[in-house]
Amino acid sequence: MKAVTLGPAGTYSHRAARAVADDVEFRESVTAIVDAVADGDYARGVVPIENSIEGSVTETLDALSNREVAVTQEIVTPIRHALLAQSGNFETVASHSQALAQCRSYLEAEYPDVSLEAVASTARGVERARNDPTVAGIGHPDNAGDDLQIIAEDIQDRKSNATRFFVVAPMSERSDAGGKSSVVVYPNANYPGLLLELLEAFAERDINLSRIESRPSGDRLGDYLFHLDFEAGLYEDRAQEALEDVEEIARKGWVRRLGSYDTRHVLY
Ligand SMILES: O=C(O)C(=O)Cc1ccccc1
Repeated sequence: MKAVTLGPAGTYSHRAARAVADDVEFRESVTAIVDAVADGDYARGVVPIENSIEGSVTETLDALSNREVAVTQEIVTPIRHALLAQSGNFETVASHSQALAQCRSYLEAEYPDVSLEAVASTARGVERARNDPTVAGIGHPDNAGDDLQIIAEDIQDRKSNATRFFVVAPMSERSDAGGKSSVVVYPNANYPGLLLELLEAFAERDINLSRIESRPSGDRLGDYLFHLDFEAGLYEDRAQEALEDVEEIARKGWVRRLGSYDTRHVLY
């Protein structure tokens, strides 16, 4: 099976993607990955959705509400960052914005004078370090190869650092089977208690919500859509009933069922 994920080779997304496909190709943004799967160019895409330190990857949330794709699996993996450079003498640290944020306190304490450079991925930052002696990258230590030194390991601000990835597929692959489900709701309405009603649809049926995120609709200030993850499969009566209520609440807007899926833990 052919999968597409964030490149170049060596990203954390690549490590997660190897768990679902033998043949992995790359794009330089989450939006481009979701577009490639929605357009039918790949059977699977692997995108980061949230991190235990930094929270949601908003580009992923927005791509999932803008294009029609199914979520067929979630992958949870620990993230342990290393600082990689040609020598200890560098002026710039280049990495993915999430990695820079996950190591913010470490960088401020140890390298208060370096400048930070956000690039498309951790592997792109490591490549910058490989080509420029004044640049260090933050990424998985396996990226060091023969030409870079591992200056420091485990530099994330909390020892426990995990990222959750979604495996996305063309809409025809959407499944109702799985222990968790994700939906995006655009109520296109705004009145006191709207969100409470949405939450009650799940609470009344004893369905545990595992995440709720609001994102601006982009149409006008104060207008939101909601990303909901819950611990039930769409095949279950209680989930179908909850979503019927949600669809009624969002009758002026829309509800997108991304699908049901199970969790896979990938260690490396
Ligand atoms: O840039 C990468 O390696 C990615 O896959 C995105 C990312 C960045 C930081 C933590 C987890 C995933």
